Amino acid sequence: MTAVLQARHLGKRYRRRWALSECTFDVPAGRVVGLVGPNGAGKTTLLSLAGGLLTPTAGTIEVCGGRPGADRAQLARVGFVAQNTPTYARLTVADHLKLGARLSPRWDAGLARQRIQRLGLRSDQQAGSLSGGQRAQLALTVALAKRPELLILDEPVAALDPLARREFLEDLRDATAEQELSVVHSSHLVSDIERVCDHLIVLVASRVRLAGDVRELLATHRVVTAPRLDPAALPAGLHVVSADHTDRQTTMLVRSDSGVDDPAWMTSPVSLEDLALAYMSQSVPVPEALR
Ligand SMILES: Nc1ncnc2c1ncn2[C@@H]1O[C@H](COP(=O)(O)OP(=O)(O)OP(=O)(O)O)[C@@H](O)[C@H]1O
Repeated sequence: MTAVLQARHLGKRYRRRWALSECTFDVPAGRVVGLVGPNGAGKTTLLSLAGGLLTPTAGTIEVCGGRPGADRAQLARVGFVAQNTPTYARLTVADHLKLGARLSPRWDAGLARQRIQRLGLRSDQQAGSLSGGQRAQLALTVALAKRPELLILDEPVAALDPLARREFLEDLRDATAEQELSVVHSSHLVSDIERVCDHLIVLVASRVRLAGDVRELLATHRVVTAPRLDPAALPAGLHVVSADHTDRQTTMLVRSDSGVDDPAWMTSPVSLEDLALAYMSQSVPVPEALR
């Protein structure tokens, strides 16, 4: 497996507070990765470290085999769109494309032009007079046309209307299928993640609580409904992610690599959204062996 992103004991401290701590994970190349977590979990910090905008306080991070932002070649491999989708207010749409072309060795002018036309943006319009969603689309177009190996997007769809959001996510999926592109994007909209992502990272309180291939995660988690039982009395190898009890019944999300086969239990698959939300709201950290 070639990793496009590799973090080892990665940490970032702002003054006395750790925004990110002991993060160790790999992101395989060619994936669309969804990064989810509650407000303040450390998503922007992690993406900024990957984009080379911040340097780690502890541990290491490698992107496309090198240190983020180390040199021009490394910068060319990564497209980054920050949370506030930065554009230059005085520059026109066409100026942004010209600037992208000058700064990016693999610039795809055809892709940029087509996308701008499809979005209905006027080339002579200044970015400062575009709507928030249009500015986001412009920033995304520049990042995609750069033809990076890794595209890092910090809440790229937050400013887009639902239709534009769906189209953008489809663009992302097509781009990863057509070119050797990996994407890491953060979002609060877990349903969007469900639509396009094949890899998930859940970040909670500055730590990675869950990371893995979506298909594998869905295969190893089940919703179990059983007569009321004590989660502590469960067979070894079953990890309870969340549990709800009524007087007579217990409903749990469990993780097991070897299946759940008690005949007294009813089991059903879990959606990615419910899985992510269960880990996000979990107060007890998951044992390291299961992450
Ligand atoms: N420049 C900074 N100086 C001090 N603390 C910071 C700074 N940037 C972030 N933090 C703190 O680090 C923690 C993680 O912030 P971060 O922006 O990475 O979270 P996030 O998961 O992206 O949140 P959100 O979903 O709200 O955008 C927060 O507690 C935040 O207050």
